[in-house]
Formats: sequence, structure tokens, C-alpha cells
Amino acid sequence: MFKGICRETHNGNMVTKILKIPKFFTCIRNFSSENVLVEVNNKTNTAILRLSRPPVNGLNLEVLNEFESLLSQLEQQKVNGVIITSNKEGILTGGIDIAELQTIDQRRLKKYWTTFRDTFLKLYNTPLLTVAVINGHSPAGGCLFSTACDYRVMTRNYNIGGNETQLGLVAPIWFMDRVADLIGHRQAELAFTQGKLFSTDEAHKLGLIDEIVENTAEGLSKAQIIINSFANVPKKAREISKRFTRQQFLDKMIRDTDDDIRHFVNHIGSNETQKIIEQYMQKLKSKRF
Ligand SMILES: CCCCCCCCCCC/C=C/C(=O)SCCNC(=O)CCNC(=O)[C@H](O)C(C)(C)COP(=O)(O)OP(=O)(O)OC[C@H]1O[C@@H](n2cnc3c(N)ncnc32)[C@H](O)[C@@H]1OP(=O)(O)O
Repeated sequence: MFKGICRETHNGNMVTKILKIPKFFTCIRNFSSENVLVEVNNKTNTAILRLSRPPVNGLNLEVLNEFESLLSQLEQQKVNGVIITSNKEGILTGGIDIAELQTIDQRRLKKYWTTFRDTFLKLYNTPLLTVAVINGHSPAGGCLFSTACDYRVMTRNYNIGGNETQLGLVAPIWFMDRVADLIGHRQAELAFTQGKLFSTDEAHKLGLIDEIVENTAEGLSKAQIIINSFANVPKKAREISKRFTRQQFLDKMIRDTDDDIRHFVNHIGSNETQKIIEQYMQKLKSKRF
């Protein structure tokens, strides 16, 4: 018997059911965490990770820890590919949960940023094939995490990009570097100095995303096609090639760890930035944009 977790909504409440599934009949392995739903299709051996933290899949410490740990489990299970998407059509993630930034406690900020970086690095550095199905808005942290994947498809009429500058914050240099890898230095310079959010079409034209799809279902099947297209590529050679193409970025990010964490703690932990964050939260809540 397999034990599976099934989450359903009844009268607006999320209900978690433990299912007992005979191994013989199972086509899905399911080991969801609190905020990330996971299913592995036994036939394709592909995992789908769905961010599931209402209201906007904000990236708090718990989500990041769960995500990192699930990726480690999937590496151990040697799945053929991982598809990352949202359980809520319309929002991949609202980025960092701003509540995590509303503190001047240096130890907490350091812990958060270390976890944030480690989770990004885990995704960026995994030997597994990863495809982001961006089925909704993906500002700031959401854009950053999708750039760590090997391939990105996105549904129409949503926004993606690093909007930190618009909020009065400064995005980390490695986010800028990663976006520059995809769209070129000049376009990244314009994007980050303006805090630009791109529409799906604009992001596609620039190369920030690889393909446009009409809806989540098409995104998931496109992602599976991408994963299948690697089926005949020798696995070890693909993994080493991935590592080599990413090594330079990785080395720089790891070399700059201390500086990056210090900058984050000083920047976010300053009274001036705290005021900016507070004002932004108020605007967000009253929808005054
Ligand atoms: C000097 C050198 C420095 C170097 C290093 C420094 C590094 C600094 C790093 C800082 C990097 C920051 C990265 C980030 O990710 S910051 C977060 C950026 N995200 C956003 O700006 C997104 C904001 N949200 C939205 O635009 C919309 O909410 C969204 C499009 C995602 C969804 O819209 P929708 O209309 O569907 O939903 P609502 O706007 O009504 O939101 C629902 C509730 O959720 C709250 N909310 C939304 N986003 C966040 C968030 N990111 N964190 C916390 N809460 C969020 C929103 O207020 C609503 O709450 P209420 O229902 O209570 O009103």
C-alpha cells in the first residue's frame, strides 16, 4: 500500500485526506508538504510541485524550507524531471512574503536571506531537469526562482520581472546577473533600474521565458514534452553540461555570500527601508497602485 495525501476544498475550507492506495494501481506518488503539493507520475517519473500557500504563495521561511527539502527528496528518487507551478491559476507567487522583511532583527533577517539563497541555489544547481510553468503573475522572488529552472513556459496576460526598484528596494546583484544571462546586460540594466514587470509577450520577446501557453493544462503538457525531449540524451553528459554552463554564476554567487548577506541585512534592517516596506504594505492592502 502507498499512503497518499489528497487536499480538497469543501465549503471554502481546505481538507486533507490520507488515502491508502494499492501499489499495483497507483500512477501517482504523492508526498505533499504544508505549502507545496507534490505528485510524481509513476509512468513518466515526472514530479509536479505546486506552490499552495494562500493568498499569493508568498515565499516565507517555511515555504522555502519545504521546497528545498522536497527537491532533495526528488533528487534521491531520481525523477526524470520536475515541473514547478502554482496551485492557484493567476499567481505563481507574489514573491517574498513581505512579512519576512518587516523586522530589524539582524539574526532573523540573516536566517531568512540565507535560506532564500540556499533554496535558489538548490534549484539552480540541481542535476534534475526543471521546467517552470508560470501560470500567473510572477513578480520579484517569483521571477528569480523561475530563472533558476532549465526552461520556462508562461500563460498569457500576466506579469513577470524584478519590480523591487519600484518599491524602493534593491534587488540582489545575483538576480540581476541571472536575468542578464537570459535577456542580455543592456535589457537587464533597463529592467532593474526601472523595476520593470514584463507582460508574457514582452518576456517572451526578450527571452526571459521560452514559450507562451494558453493555460495551465497546456503548460503542463508542454513541460512534459520538454522533459521527454531529453529522454535520449545521455543523463550524465546532460548533468555535467548543465553544471558547466552554470558554474561561473554559481562560483560568483558562492564567493560573494558574506557580502550579499551583509548587504541584505543592512539594507532591509535599516529604519529607512522599514518605512518604505511599511508604506508598500499599506498600498498593497488598500490596492492603491
Ligand atoms: C543596497 C544593496 C542591497 C543588496 C541586497 C538587498 C536584497 C533585497 C532583496 C529584496 C528582494 C525582494 C523581493 C521580493 O520578492 S519583494 C515582494 C515583491 N512582490 C510584490 O511586489 C508583489 C505584490 N503583490 C501583488 O502585486 C499582487 O498581490 C499579486 C499580483 C501577487 C496578486 O494580486 P491579487 O489582486 O490577486 O491579490 P491581492 O493584491 O489582493 O493580494 C492578496 C493578499 O495578499 C497580500 N500580498 C500580496 N503580495 C504579498 C507579498 N509579497 N507579501 C505579503 N503579502 C502579500 C495582499 O496584501 C493581500 O492581503 P489582504 O488580503 O490582507 O489585503
